[in-house]
Amino acid sequence: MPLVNVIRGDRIDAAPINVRTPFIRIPLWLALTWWAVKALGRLTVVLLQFWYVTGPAVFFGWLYLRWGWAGPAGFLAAVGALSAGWGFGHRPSWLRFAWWPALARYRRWLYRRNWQAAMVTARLAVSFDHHTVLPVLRKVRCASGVDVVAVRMVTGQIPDDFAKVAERLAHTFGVRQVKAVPGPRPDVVLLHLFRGDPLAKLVHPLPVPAVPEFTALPVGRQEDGDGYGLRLFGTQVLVVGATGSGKGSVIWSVVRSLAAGTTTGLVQLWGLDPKGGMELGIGAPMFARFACRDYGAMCELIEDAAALAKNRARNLHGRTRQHTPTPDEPLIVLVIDELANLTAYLTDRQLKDRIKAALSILLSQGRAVGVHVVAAIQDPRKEVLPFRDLFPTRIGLRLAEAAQVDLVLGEGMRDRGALCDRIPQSLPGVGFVVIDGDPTPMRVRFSYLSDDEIRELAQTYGRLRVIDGEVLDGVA
Ligand SMILES: Nc1ncnc2c1ncn2[C@@H]1O[C@H](COP(=O)(O)OP(=O)(O)OP(=O)(O)O)[C@@H](O)[C@H]1O
Repeated sequence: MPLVNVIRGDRIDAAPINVRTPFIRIPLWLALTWWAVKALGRLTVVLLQFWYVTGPAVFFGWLYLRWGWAGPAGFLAAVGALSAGWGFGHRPSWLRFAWWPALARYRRWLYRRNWQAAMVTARLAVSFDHHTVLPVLRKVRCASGVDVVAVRMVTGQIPDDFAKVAERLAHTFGVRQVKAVPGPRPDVVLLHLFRGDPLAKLVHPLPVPAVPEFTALPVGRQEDGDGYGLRLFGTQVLVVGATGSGKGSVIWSVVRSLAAGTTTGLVQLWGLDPKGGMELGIGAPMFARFACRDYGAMCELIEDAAALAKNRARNLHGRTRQHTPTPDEPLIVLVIDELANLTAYLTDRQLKDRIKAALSILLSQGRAVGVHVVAAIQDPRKEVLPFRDLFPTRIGLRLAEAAQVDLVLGEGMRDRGALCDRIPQSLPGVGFVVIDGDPTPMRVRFSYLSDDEIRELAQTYGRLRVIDGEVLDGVA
């Protein structure tokens, strides 16, 4: 017998009351019945869960048993005819309630098939506690040319993680482009998968609004096929693009959308075209003030606008935070075709410094008091873009290099989908609009005005008064 016993584990002390659990003998028929009921219950749950398969299967089975093959075939023919009638009769409601939901269900199934592989290869699958955790594919919504996939992110992920691998996802799912946008809840990201390209076709000049809507000027079409409204109130607009990228079309789309306002006196356009009038020259009568050759006149024009902005700011101080345009105090829009000519390439140092000083005042103080700038620039290098941060709205058209995109539009914008360097030469006028505070760039095609259309616009709405400092009285 050992001297000392060593036993590991907790000691269970004797309880004051001891209960012996009763032993029930179940007959075999009862056990079998119980298993059968359980199996039936599970089957019912599965049948209900996959109702979209079982429901039609039962229905078609019943039709077949009742009428033979004529039953299901007749039913399908009737549904087809009804759907075609509905589609031709009222297309919007047919698309909304029949076609898009049916397509969304099919696409969801399609995406689910590749989902795991897509998430793992894009490194969006997370390893945690010896498990692989995938983002969850929630809903799919279809619209013209785009599928919007709602994805519940894994804890710790952010929409930018998806934005960074957007290109990879686009190849995996076989779509043109993927854009990741924060969803309605913090844990949801919306992946926009673009299939067709509604911007492939030229956008013709849009109707001129009788009263300009300064918060949404109709200037082109956006990537989902809807019209795009550019906000001018409270902002300054910078357009950057390589030569031939369509900067002119942005400028003329904006001018056209404001044209009726110039006639009623609600808007005054001031034009600066340092390239000698090459771009703005044909529509010069649209501008209340216009300068294209004399740099001194251009400087004066900018200084006048800056002085006006300062004046208005002083008068409006304490009264309102946003100026409302009236014929007495119209909205002034300075349209500058090649900003770098004034801020970087000008050899007269004194003039350049004056222009830079006035521009800084104008850009920082003008937007709240109705003095706006729409400036185009071709060279996106930092040294010619000292004012970038003073433009809350930036439009990037085709650019030569990927590195230029963030330089022009802001940090991280290329990852978020602003692929300006991928815009083909065959798509002039296509660009990405970025607005300060909005993390998602919007792909837009601006309307194109031919020279004749610009001339016609100028003839209809033009009111030129001052050109290069010289006062020309009367209507053009
Ligand atoms: N929105 C548009 N839609 C279709 N084609 C366009 C559009 N904008 C421009 N184009 C075509 O591209 C050509 C070049 O456009 P535009 O002169 O406006 O470019 P840009 O960027 O101003 O070039 P540059 O810096 O050389 O003046 C135009 O002649 C026209 O044929």
